[in-house]
Amino acid sequence: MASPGVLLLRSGLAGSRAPMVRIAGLTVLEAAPALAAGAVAATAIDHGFLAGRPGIGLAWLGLLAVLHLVRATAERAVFPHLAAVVEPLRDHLVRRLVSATLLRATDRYGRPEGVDAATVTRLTRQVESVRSLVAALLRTARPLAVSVLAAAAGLAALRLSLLVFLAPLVLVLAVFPLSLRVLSRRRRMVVLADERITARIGESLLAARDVAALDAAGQCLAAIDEAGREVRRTTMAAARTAGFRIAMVTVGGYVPLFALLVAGPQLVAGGRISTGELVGAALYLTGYLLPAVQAVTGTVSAYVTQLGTALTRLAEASGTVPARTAETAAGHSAMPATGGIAVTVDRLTFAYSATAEPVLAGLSLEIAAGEHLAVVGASGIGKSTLANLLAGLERPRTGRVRLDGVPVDELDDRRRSRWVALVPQEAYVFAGTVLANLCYLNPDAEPPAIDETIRLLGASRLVERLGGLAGEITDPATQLSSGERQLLVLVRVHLSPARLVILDEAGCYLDPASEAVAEAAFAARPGTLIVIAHRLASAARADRVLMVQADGARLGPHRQLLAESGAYAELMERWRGGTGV
Ligand SMILES: Nc1ncnc2c1ncn2[C@@H]1O[C@H](COP(=O)(O)OP(=O)(O)OP(=O)(O)O)[C@@H](O)[C@H]1O
Repeated sequence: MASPGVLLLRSGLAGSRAPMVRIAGLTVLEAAPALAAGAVAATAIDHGFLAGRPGIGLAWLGLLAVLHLVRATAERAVFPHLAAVVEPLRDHLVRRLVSATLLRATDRYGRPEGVDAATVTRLTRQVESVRSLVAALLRTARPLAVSVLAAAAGLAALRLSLLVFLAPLVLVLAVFPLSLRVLSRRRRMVVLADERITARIGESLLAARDVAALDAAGQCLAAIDEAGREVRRTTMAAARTAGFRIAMVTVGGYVPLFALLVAGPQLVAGGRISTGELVGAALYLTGYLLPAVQAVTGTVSAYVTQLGTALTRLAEASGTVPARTAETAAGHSAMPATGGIAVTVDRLTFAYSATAEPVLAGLSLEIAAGEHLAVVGASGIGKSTLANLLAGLERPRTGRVRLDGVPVDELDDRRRSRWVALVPQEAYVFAGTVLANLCYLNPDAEPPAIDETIRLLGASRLVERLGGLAGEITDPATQLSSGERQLLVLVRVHLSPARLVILDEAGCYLDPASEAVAEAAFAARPGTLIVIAHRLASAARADRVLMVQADGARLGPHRQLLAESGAYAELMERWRGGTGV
C-alpha cells in the first residue's frame, strides 16, 4: 500500500491530468536528440566525412542541431504546464494543512482554542519545498529518464550487444529504488537521533537543579553520551548508503563505456560495426547515459529523499482532516486498525526517581501481535506504571520496549498516538456533539463503522438518550455517569486506528456484564489488547495473563497460572470473595 506521503501527493496531483499529458508529449520532443544523436553522428561519419563527402556529413550534423533546437523549444514550452501542475498542488496542500490545523484548534475540547500560527507557518514552508521539489523533479528527472531510455534504444539500434551495454544499466535501475528507500529511512533516523540528543540535553539543562540535588549528573551525561553515539551510528549508516551511489555510477555508466573502449576497436576491425557507429555509441554513453546515471543517483535521489521526508511530515500534520471535507469525500477512507503490534519488553527497570526503589526491575516479556493479555497484581505493584511504559509515556531507567521492533521512544508523538491507545480509568468526555467525541481519534470514520461500533460496545441506548450522533453534550460531568463516560471513550478508542490498545481499568465503572461486552468487542477487534484487570473475569477471558509481583512476574494462560501459582490462585480467591466476579 502507498505511504500516506505518496497518497497526499497523489491527491494533490489528481486534478492535473491534462497538463501532465501535455508535459509527457513535450518530453518525447525533448528526447529527440538523445534518441538520434549516436545514429546521426554514425551516419555523418560513415556516409559523409569518411566517404569523402563532408557536405553530407555536415548536413547530418545540421539535422542534429535542428533536433537540439526542437528540444530547446519543447523545454521552454514545458514551463507553463509545469506551473499548471505545481501551483494547484501547493494550493491543495496548503488548504489541507490549514483546514487540519483549524479543525484541531476548534475541535479539541469542543471550543475554539486559537490557531497555532507558528505551526501553520512552518508547515506552509514545507509545502513550498514540496512544490519546488516536485517542479525540480519534473524538470530534471523526467528528461533524464527519457535520455536513459532513448540512449539505450539508440545503442540497441547500433546493433551493440545489449547484454554488455545495457545489463549494468538495468541492474542499477533495479537497485536504485531500493537504495533510495534505505537512504530515506537512514536520513530519517539521523533526524530522529538529532532530535533525541537535543531533547536529552534540553531536559538535563531544564532539570539542572534536580540533577544537582539528586547527584544524577553522571546519569544525565550517560544518557547524552548514548544519544551522541546514536547520532554517530545513524550518520555513518546514512553516509555509507549515500556512498553506494559511486558504485551505481561505476556499474551503470562507466562499465558500459569501459566495455566499448575494450571491445570497440575489435568490433570495427572485425567489420561488426563501422567507425561511425563506434563514435555514435561513445556519444550515447558519454553524452547521455553517464551524465543521466550520475544525475539520477545524485541530484535526483537527493530530491526524492527530501520530497519523501517533507511529504511524510505534511501527511502527518494534515492527518486530522475529517471525512466531511472535500478531500476526504473524494475518496480517503477511514484508517482502519491494521492488525496488531508485537510488543517486546527487554529487561525493563523503572523507578519514579533516581533514589526511589524500582517499581519494576528487569522485566522481560514478549506479546505477540494480536494477542489479548491481561495484567494482574496487587494494588500498587506497578501495573499502571507498566502500561505507561508500554505506551511510551514513561522512560525506563534501563531496558527497552519495542513495538514491532521499533523502540517506543523512537516513535514520534504522532506515530505513537496512532499506534497505541492507552485508556485510563478516568474517561475524558468533552463538551461537543456525541459524534465529535466518538470520532476524536479517527475523524475519517465512516457512519456505518460508527453505528456498528456503538452496537458492539453496547452503547446504543446511551447514544439514543443523548439525542443520537448529533446530540450535544454540554456538561459531561453532570450529564453522564462515570460508567457512561467510560463507555463513550471505549467506543472512541475502538474506532481509532490504534494497533495496540491498553485498557487500564478502563471499564471499572461499568457493571460486570457491560464490561464483558466491551472487552469482547475489543478482543474481536484486529489489534493487540492489553487489559489491566481489576476483575477475575477479565483475566479468565485473556489469551495469557501477566501476574506482576514484588519479586518478579509470571506469565501464562489463566488456567495454567491457577494450577501452578499459589499467589495467583490466592489473588483470584480474594477477587472472588470481594466482588463475586
Ligand atoms: N507519579 C508517581 N510518582 C511517584 N510514585 C508513583 C507515581 N505513580 C505511581 N507511583 C507509585 O508506584 C507504585 C506503582 O504504582 P502503579 O499505579 O503502577 O500500581 P498499580 O499496580 O497500577 O496500582 P493500582 O492497582 O492500585 O492502580 C506505587 O507504589 C505508586 O505509589
